[in-house]
Amino acid sequence: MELKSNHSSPVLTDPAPVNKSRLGIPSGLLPYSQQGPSFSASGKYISIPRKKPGKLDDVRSNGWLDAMKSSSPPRKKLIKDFSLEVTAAADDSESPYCSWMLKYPSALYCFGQIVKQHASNKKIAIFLDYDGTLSPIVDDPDRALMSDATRSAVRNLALYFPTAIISGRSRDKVFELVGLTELYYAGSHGMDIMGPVNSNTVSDDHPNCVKSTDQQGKELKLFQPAREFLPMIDEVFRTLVENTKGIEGAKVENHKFCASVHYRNVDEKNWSTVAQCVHDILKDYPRLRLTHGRKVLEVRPVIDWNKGKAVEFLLESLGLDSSDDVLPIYIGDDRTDEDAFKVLREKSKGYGILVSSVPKETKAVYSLKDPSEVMEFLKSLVRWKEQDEAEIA
Ligand SMILES: O=P(O)(O)OC[C@H]1O[C@H](O[C@H]2O[C@H](CO)[C@@H](O)[C@H](O)[C@H]2O)[C@H](O)[C@@H](O)[C@@H]1O
Repeated sequence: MELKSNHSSPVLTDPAPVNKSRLGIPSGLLPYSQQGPSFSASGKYISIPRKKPGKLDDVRSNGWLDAMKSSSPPRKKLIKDFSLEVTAAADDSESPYCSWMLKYPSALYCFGQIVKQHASNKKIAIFLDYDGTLSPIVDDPDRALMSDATRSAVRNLALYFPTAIISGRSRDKVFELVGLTELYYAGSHGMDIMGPVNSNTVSDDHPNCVKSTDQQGKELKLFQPAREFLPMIDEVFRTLVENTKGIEGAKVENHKFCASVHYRNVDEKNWSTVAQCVHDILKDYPRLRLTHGRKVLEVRPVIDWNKGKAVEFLLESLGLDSSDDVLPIYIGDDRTDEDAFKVLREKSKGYGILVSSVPKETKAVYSLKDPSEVMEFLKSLVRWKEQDEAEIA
């Protein structure tokens, strides 16, 4: 079943027989076969009545609570639980983090190797997550600001390499936080992309891909694969705000194509109540699903689209998808960034760099400890490029 949209009346149709897209956009946007009650036979969006809250047993038995507890755990706890296999034998005196670094070496330490062995004569494209990558994780999502030094490093970076931010936040919000017009932005975990207009890309024919302009009047391409979910997410957001208002510390954000329920500031004894609120909503909206972030539950459309697909989309839009002389580098800290790491790993193209100060299972190749190391890495790339150009001149 393929999802088609003419922007005003979402229509669910049968599968397209052939998938001609290199990006896999037509079939890639397939929702799961279930057709939720939120769409009428004509495909029009309709409201559905709220049900009574379920039992807390729901969220205990389905593992949500465990996932919530292990999301962004305190350093001590994560080290205690750490049970990853490491490729090299680790001395007993080494910390689990050091052992982990043998498998996921520091991108700063390996910088020479990255640029000399892998980047020479290649076009580098940079993809950056925002929270936990460019800005440190803080209690209040509205105060997650990037430093001026990091902003300046990203601005310099974009002078030499095409650079995009791919965030779970809404595109407008992340643009407001980063404030650089030199970049491309993808919000809502890649479901809202403002990318370059390039000659004849397959995505140009997609009904949810339209020409647009940025604040400076520059022509860009706007791709919103989950466009028909807008009213549904809006309704869910409002219901979540209403249903969580009695839970001290809970915060709900509307990211346009997904809604986030934060529990970082909720007493742990109330986490199950937060989880149950989200669980109850999802029962009413089978075309939405849950993903876990760092102390946040995220409700998003059941479409096959994620940060990995957004990287592929942007590479194609930049005209960098088909040649071997391209080195995409993706830097991120969260579970949702794993989709992008996976794409790069599976295509054997470029590198994922995980930002983490604790051992984590990941599909990335390298690691960086925190946003300050990310900034150092970005500055190193700029210095290397400047030297390279000076040598050529
Ligand atoms: O994809 P990202 O750009 O990394 O966005 C992921 C989520 O980031 C924000 O939440 C996280 O950072 C907050 C500020 O440091 C922190 O308080 C929260 O606990 C983290 O989960 C954002 O508020 C979420 O909506 C994003 O999905």
